[in-house]
Amino acid sequence: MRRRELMSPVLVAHTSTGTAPVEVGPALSIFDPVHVGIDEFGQPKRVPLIYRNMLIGGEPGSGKSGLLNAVVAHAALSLDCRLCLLDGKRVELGQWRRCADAFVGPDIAAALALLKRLQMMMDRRYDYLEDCDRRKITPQDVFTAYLVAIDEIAYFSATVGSKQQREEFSVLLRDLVARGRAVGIIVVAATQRPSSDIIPTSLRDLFAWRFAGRCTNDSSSDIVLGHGWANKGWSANIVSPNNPGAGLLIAENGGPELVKVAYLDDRTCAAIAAYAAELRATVVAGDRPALRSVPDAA
Ligand SMILES: Nc1ncnc2c1ncn2[C@@H]1O[C@H](COP(=O)(O)OP(=O)(O)OP(=O)(O)O)[C@@H](O)[C@H]1O
Repeated sequence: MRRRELMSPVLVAHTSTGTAPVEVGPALSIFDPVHVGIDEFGQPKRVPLIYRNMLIGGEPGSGKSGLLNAVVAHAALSLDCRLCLLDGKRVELGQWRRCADAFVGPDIAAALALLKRLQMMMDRRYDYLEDCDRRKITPQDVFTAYLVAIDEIAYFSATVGSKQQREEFSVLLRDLVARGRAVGIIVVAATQRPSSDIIPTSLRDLFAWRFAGRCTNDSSSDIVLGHGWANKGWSANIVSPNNPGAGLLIAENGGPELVKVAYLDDRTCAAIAAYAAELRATVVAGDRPALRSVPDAA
């Protein structure tokens, strides 16, 4: 498959089976910045997610799943990205199931098995990069990126299973967040309150990009955005409870910005997911034989 030029209208797939190129329709790339919404001046807000991880926090109903769905929609339409989705509630990310390589519901054993496989793949990718004297994957690589999207980390890290399983989940996730970026593994995870009893601070502090939807107080906002922002006047407590999807985003400029997340309602998500699944069936399936020659595709 030839990778799409940014904003090119039609993706032309050259499958590795040697068949004629197929026109499959517009698509995106995970190397494109992801449209997350608008800033306070009404300008589009796009953030690069490749080589990054994002933590999404905020009180119940603040719009965390809305942002997660916007990110997953971009990744689903990016044929250079595969999806691994973990959703204890099953319905927040469930619409993307047909586009995903793996979908884990309320099952900690399945979540651990998936994270272990991703960890193994990450290690093999590093072996490969080391052999090639390179430090990270590029758009031209045979590797596809992976988006690991988790709706409510707390479900796996603090609620279900045994203490040992919950700790193992946090340890595996921390390793993916710490080492996965250079080999194209992007973790985007949502939780209502990422305090230390929910996820270890050593894991929380590794997320560079942060979004805080409305928080009940300054200290909750600081827990999501990082200590000290509320004292500098940046608290997601100022967001109105009647304004879901609004919140403070820390991305490439290093400081918080007020944004309103682009909301995809259920019908829109379903339509995008159906289109993305069709694109993937046409192109990704055709490309799979080529992927077997790279070290992680076993
Ligand atoms: N960006 C947005 N623009 C407009 N409305 C939104 C937006 N995001 C969310 N909403 C509205 O708020 C509701 C709750 O949003 P969402 O489910 O994303 O919250 P949440 O923070 O994930 O909640 P929970 O913690 O309970 O899962 C949605 O059903 C929708 O009606």
